[in-house]
Amino acid sequence: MENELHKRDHIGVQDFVLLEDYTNPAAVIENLRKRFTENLIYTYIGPVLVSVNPYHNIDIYNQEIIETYRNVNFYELPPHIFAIADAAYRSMRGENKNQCILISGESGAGKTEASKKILHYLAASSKHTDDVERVKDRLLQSNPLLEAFGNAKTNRNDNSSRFGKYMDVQFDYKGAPVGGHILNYLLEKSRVVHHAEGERNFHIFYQLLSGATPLLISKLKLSKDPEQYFYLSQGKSVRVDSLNDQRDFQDVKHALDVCDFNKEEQEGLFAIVASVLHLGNLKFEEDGHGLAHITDFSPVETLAKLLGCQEEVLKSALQNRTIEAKGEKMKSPLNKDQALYARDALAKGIYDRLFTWIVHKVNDSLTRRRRLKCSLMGLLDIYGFEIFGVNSFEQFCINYCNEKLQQLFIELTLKSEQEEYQREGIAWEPVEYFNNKIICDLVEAKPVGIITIMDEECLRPGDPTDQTFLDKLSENLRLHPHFVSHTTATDTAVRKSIQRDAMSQTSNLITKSCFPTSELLGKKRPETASTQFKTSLAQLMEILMSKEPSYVRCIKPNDYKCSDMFDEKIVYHQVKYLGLMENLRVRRAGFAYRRPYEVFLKRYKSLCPQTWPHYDGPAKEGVEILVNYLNYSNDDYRLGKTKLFIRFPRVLFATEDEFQLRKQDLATLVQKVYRGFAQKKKFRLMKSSAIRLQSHWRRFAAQKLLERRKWAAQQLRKFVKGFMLRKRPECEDNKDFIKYTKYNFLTRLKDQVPKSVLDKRWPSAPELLSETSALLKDLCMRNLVLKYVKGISTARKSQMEQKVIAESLFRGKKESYPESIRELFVDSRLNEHQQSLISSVFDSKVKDMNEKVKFSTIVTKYDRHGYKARKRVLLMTEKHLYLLADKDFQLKDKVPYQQMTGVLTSRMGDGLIVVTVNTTENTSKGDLILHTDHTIETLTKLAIVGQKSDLIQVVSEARYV
Ligand SMILES: Nc1ncnc2c1ncn2[C@@H]1O[C@H](COP(=O)(O)OP(=O)(O)OP(=O)(O)O)[C@@H](O)[C@H]1O
Repeated sequence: MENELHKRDHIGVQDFVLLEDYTNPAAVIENLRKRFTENLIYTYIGPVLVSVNPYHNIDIYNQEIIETYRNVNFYELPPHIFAIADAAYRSMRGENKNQCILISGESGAGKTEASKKILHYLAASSKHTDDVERVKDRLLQSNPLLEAFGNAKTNRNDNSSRFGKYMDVQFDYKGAPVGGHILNYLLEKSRVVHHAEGERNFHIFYQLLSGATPLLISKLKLSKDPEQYFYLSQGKSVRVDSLNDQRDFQDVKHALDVCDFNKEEQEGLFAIVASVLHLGNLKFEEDGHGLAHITDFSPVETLAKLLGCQEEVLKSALQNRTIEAKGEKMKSPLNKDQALYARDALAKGIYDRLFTWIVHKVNDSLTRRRRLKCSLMGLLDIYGFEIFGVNSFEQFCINYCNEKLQQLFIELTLKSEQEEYQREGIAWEPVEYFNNKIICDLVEAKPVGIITIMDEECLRPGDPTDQTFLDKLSENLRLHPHFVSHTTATDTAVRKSIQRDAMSQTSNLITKSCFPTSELLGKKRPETASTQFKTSLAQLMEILMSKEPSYVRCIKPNDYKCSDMFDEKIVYHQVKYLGLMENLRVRRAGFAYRRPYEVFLKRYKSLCPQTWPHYDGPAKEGVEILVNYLNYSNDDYRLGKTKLFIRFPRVLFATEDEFQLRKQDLATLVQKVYRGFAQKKKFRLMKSSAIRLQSHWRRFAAQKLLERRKWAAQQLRKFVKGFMLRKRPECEDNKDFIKYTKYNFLTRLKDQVPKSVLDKRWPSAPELLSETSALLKDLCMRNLVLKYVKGISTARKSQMEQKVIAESLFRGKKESYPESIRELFVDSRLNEHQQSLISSVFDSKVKDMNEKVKFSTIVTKYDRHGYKARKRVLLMTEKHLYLLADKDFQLKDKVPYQQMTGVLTSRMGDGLIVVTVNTTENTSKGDLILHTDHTIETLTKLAIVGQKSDLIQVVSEARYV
């Protein structure tokens, strides 16, 4: 512990806040009173955040306030619980130190509320992802769940925690919560069977009766009225104005779902809660021999069903005690008092283990998926000091726990502070304070502490009683200056007997796992409750010592939960025993700030030209130069062996302010230098890239050119050589000349080779190469034609195909042919309006017949005598030629192509067409005499669509007529 203390340097700038406002205890109380009346519930006293319970809602916890406190230096804003949470969170992330926040105070002072606010702050400050939200939900939902089973209404607090809780929240390296773990301490299980007037049992009992569905109530064989149950009605205050049991039950159900309790587990859990209520209603009467008998067996029957155990076994266990002597089991009947004690012991045992089981389940749901290294933030919310008219074993443990925490606080603040001055060689007048170590020793010392004596008394053979225990205490501790009270011993044998006999064979899945057979049959004596508690407290102290602590001290302004009453006497008492005054005195007499020389120099060296940017000598020397340069007076500071001590906050604030200003100058300078550097670097990079690109490109282009030239020359050589050898072997004599001539021609050809089909260039070839030239020209033209054809679009291709057909039919035969060449052939000569009307009137009929209109135009139809002329719309499909009326598009004629026997037109430029039709099949009205302005087009379409090119003839007028 000592070593740990030396390593700590937890006192930072924040320690200064408001220290100078307090001169004596009266000033502290006055200040707290003044702030309380102004609704300012938080104050700093040294490093401690003091919170005075306002007992009414104040709007100081909303999202806006969370944002205000996020990432802001501690001393820059008014005191707040979020400031403590933020400082701890930032220290955890920035300095990579695990943290813990210790919240203490009397029952009802506001500890649980404070710990919830901290949890909300941590949840709201970290980033949002699905995984993180899942963890946050579970962390937050663990509160209503554990409060339902572990909190109760007491006379001091309507929602008093009746168990101790230490929660570790685990954060990943990005500062997001990724898991958690809860340690629970000693539940006040005596409350299950007894509570004082004005108080209640644990909330869950009332919530279940009030909020469960009628189906669940009848399944658990319960009645909705709490007054019906002995364990719930003793305090005569089953309803509490500030609580809404019905709504809270829904919250509990939601929390169970969020924390992964499945349906079966939830059913088992409520069955146990109900079974405790039924157990409490068991009554006993004594027979003539003083032996206990159950008066009404119906609750036993229900109990056996709910717990899943045999009714007979349960009955026997409730009325007898099993004793093991020399390996043999013997039953000894109980008297009425013993039977009632056994009943209550069973109820307490079941509930206590149920609570621990719930904590384990919550922990399972908070377990991280990935086991990466994480930082921890611990929150300790433990029951506060309490003294009742009659105090039980639980009050003893609760107060012992608080003494231990006070001891830790003293060790970490007062003692360590004074020891540090001595260690550093700073002249120092020690400040007196009450060290409660003597109280802790009275409870836990060996071999003569209260716990050791209690253990001996509980575990020794024979019949320990309250009196024998009290005698032992007085005998051993009589002379101790703080020994004033005593506790009662319990009848362990009866308690153990009923738990072993009744619970070893249950089938309820929760009791089955809470009372493992191995434990109940085990021969080894388990540790007593007090030793277990002592051990768990020692472990807790170790956990807290390994972390950087922050302190929140909660104060109750009055005993009546009243929002406008500040009872100075009560507050003074709390300020005193919480050690706040001593803390203040030590702080005021001592130095508000201390830092190792290296750390101080590193932070503030920029404020002095001699230490900036580096000081090469020892850090202490550098700091001396620095404080002289900053004009610190002799009273302002002391130089210790390894640290600088500054007495007054204002001195450091001034230095810090100067540093903040300097930081801005330095930031501008750094920015300037950096920008210049970055630009130069960018420019250099761009330049070298451009040069590299250029050279690459040049090399590439040159290589390609060379390769191309080489290839051309090679091809030429090959061609010429092959050709010459094949064609003109007789020219061997004049080889060089021939070679030159060929080379010359081919070189010219290379430069003049035609680029398109219309390009008529071709160099004249020498006699020697005339044949070659013709071959090459042909080859070249073919290539160009091929290229041209490939480049033709589908539409143009179809146009040309039609023109080719038209040419074959009419070129040189019909006068109007040359004119038709200039015009493009189209699919319809109708305007858009006509086309759309045709679509609506006629198209569907054509479609029904699986035909598609390929060509449409307007024609004039003459009767066979040539007198009557009518405008018609002519349509061509794959199978028929249709004639429609031009106004309403009614069908006038329909000629299948296969019935056409001839299609005639004259050589002249007229637009007459005669279609002869075989009418034997009676589908059409006979031959057609038509006139059109687009004769060539219409006939060409007929040739293509109707595949009737063989029928089309251009005839002389005589034939025509
Ligand atoms: N910051 C707050 N603002 C408003 N009311 C508060 C605040 N803190 C506490 N209270 C009120 O005081 C009551 C008691 O607070 P809380 O349960 O936190 O006390 P506690 O110190 O945890 O007590 P115990 O030790 O009995 O569990 C709360 O139910 C609430 O009504």
